[in-house]
Amino acid sequence: MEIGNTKLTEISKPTNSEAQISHLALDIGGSLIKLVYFSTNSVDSSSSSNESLPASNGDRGRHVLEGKLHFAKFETEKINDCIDFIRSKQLLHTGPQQHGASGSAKCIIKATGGGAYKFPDLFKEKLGISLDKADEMDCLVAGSNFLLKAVHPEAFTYMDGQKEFVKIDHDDLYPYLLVNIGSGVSMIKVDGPGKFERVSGTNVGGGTFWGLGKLLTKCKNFDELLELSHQGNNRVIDMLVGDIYGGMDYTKIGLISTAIASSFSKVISDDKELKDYKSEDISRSLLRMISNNIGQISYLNALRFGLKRIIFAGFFIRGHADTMDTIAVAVHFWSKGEAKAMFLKHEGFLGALGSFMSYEKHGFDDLKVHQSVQQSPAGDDPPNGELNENQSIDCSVYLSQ
Ligand SMILES: Nc1ncnc2c1ncn2[C@@H]1O[C@H](COP(=O)(O)OP(=O)(O)OP(=O)(O)O)[C@@H](O)[C@H]1O
Ligand SMILES: CC(C)(CO)[C@@H](O)C(=O)NCCC(=O)O
Repeated sequence: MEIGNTKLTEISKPTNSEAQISHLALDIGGSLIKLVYFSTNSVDSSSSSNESLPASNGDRGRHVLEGKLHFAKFETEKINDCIDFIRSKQLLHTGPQQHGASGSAKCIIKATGGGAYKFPDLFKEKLGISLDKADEMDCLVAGSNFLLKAVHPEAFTYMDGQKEFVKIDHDDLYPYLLVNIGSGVSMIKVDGPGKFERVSGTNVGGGTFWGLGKLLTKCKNFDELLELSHQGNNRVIDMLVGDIYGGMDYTKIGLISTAIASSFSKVISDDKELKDYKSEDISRSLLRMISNNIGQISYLNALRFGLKRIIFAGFFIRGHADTMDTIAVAVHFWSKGEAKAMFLKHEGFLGALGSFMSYEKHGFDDLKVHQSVQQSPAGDDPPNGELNENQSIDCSVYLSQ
């Protein structure tokens, strides 16, 4: 299936059996830098010589590259690690170059996110590359549409600890609400390929969870904070409906006794200091507060536009059970089961994928990407049951002659 048209210059043929790496694209966010790049082992002169590819009529006579899309991420504050990675992987050696120019031509890399505006000089100075800016919202939507249409298994629902992959009917994809939870949160109504509107957002997002968590606990990194929340008990910190109603439900307005009436409010009446609270409990309360709030605002925006499907993405989620559960429950509760929360395996790479696909608009030769994609290895999750968002994607890139 053809998802996007990408224009890049042709890639030089591999001189040995090593994977050729090319087509690097970046998403430089407020918290994390995301990279997507393509690697291939084989460069054929035409699709007719590559029997493993679907030979539709339109594909005849085109160069075909079979390979993988790879994913990597770095903390934005450690941008030099990212630069070293690009250098060490030689990600620029076979990258796109200016049309018609020689090998010494300017190297241009597609980049989205605020860092494409903030760091162009650093990339120029350290790697000699120019960043070609792609709009962040365009990229998020392109990446989301690509994943939803071309990759399976990718989208899933999460309820009562159960993950259920969903195969999306291409004719029934739009409209949907895309909620990207990065440092901040963007809510985008998607009506079709390239047809969308950013309808809302909130500054209470993933950066808020990590920022407050860092202040209130001794955690040194995000994953540690997230992991701690697993072992925590939010009832120590949060005021529940039952705390207010003497252990009873408030049935008339649909609130059970264990529902959170007010996040963090129990600490007001406790005669305790911060050091007396366990980091685990603080982390759990914080995670639930942020996730619940985002779930609720998302539902309200879905309601505004009559959208039944809400896709949650961004690296705040991290395939984390409590996060997904809280968001899914919030959407289910507020919509009375009418709206559905869905999550994505490659949740944090939408912008970078969109950036990768945006080469078509500013490219040179007519290179088309046919993302006839499977997971690698074939759809299996890692044995520990964790979702591996870094999993590479097999795909085929077609270059017009
Ligand atoms: N290793 C990590 N370090 C820091 N934050 C992390 C890490 N892993 C996950 N996160 C979470 O992911 C969030 C960033 O997500 P994402 O990369 O999607 O957004 P971003 O592009 O950096 O932000 P924005 O789009 O707002 O500029 C962080 O705010 C934090 O909640
Ligand atoms: C500013 C961006 C778009 C940068 O990615 C993101 O952090 C965001 O959507 N923040 C929320 C801003 C708001 O709508 O209040």
